[in-house]
Amino acid sequence: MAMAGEAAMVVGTGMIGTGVLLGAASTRKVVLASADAGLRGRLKNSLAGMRWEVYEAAGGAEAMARLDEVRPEALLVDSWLPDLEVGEFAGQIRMLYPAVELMRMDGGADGKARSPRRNELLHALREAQGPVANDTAAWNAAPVAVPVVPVVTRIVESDARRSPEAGMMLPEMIGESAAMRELARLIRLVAARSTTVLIEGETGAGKEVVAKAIHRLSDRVSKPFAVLNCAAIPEALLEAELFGHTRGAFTGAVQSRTGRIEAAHGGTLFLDEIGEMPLALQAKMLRFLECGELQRVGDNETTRVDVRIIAATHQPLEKRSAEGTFRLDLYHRLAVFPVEVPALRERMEDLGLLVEHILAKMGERMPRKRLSEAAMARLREHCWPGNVRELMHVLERATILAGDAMEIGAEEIRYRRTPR
Ligand SMILES: Nc1ncnc2c1ncn2[C@@H]1O[C@H](COP(=O)(O)OP(=O)(O)OP(=O)(O)O)[C@@H](O)[C@H]1O
Repeated sequence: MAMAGEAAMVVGTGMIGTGVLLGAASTRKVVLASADAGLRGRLKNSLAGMRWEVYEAAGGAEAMARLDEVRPEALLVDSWLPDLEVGEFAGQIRMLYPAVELMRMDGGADGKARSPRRNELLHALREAQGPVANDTAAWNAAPVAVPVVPVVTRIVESDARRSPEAGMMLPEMIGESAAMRELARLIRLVAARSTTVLIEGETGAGKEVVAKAIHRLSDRVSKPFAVLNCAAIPEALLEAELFGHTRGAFTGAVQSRTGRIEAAHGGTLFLDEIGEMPLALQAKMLRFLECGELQRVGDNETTRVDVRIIAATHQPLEKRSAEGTFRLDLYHRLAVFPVEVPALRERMEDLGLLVEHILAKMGERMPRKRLSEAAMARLREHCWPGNVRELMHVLERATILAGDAMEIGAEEIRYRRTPR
């Protein structure tokens, strides 16, 4: 394994693309993460000439999988990735693979900026480049990956250090309150593993949003994200729905069927309202969680399935266990990594951002309206028992009630429950 700085030295003493064979006697492995296949191809050629064994990845999740597989000395990341924010991604890599040399490369062959940092990078690179920096023709003609690696590395490392601790928000999870930042930090920490997660929180607070974020940040992102609401399926059918069944397993089972667990193979299964799962089925679920094997209803064979389980509940499961309605062993197995989604009334400082986000989303379907100060004040007075979902409904109703007016007034903000 390369020492920190060693890979930087090997690549950094020359320019990638010159074809110069540098110091390393034996082949080293590098993962190239970029959505740009052309860029990957060009870099691959250059690096191969420098005795690097190159593994390509079209995005962040794929790069994670490659890292696990090949254990490379270095990871070269584009300044933009289609599935993950590069700063977050760098943070994950730093945490999970501290020995891997992390480098960020610059824009594409078309010279278009890919991130706001491009100019900053170019400036730093020109500074560090020495003679080439003063030769505009050489600079312009140089291959895309001219970057001198130590400079690039330093920039990525400062991103990485900032990322997990600072609790940067996730794109679909609106909110910048301390509680939401902490939640985002926990999500980033657990996403890369296959750990079972138990999400607790009131109805409409965003438990499914959190489950999706975990899936999206994991290396399972290209595999299914399946959802099963345990409260929405009649008890008698839930077992077959989860585990599948064979033909003739019960009256009406005219053909065999794959269950939701199997259908999510390789991906994530989100079990909403897990507290509603019948006790008998809880035992079967626990067996699956412990050995990763399942038995379809009516089948004697077992099947091995690789699924990450994320469960959610709005009920305190520990209390339910004490009452005997939820198995304590299953509770402990699910709650390996518990996260709590804060209720909206506990993070009212996020209200403005959420309103903006919801109005902007609604603006994609109908003319976008704005909220008067009085309407906003009325929203602030409410206690939001239905959380973000209730806010969405209130704003949708208000938009309709406002008719042709572009501004929503306080009188259009109406609740179905009594405000506090
Ligand atoms: N932080 C958030 N940012 C943006 N949208 C959110 C956020 N939290 C929740 N929402 C939106 O609010 C709605 C309800 O969220 P979600 O379904 O995740 O809640 P839940 O806690 O799973 O609800 P339930 O307990 O009823 O299943 C969804 O439309 C979701 O997109």
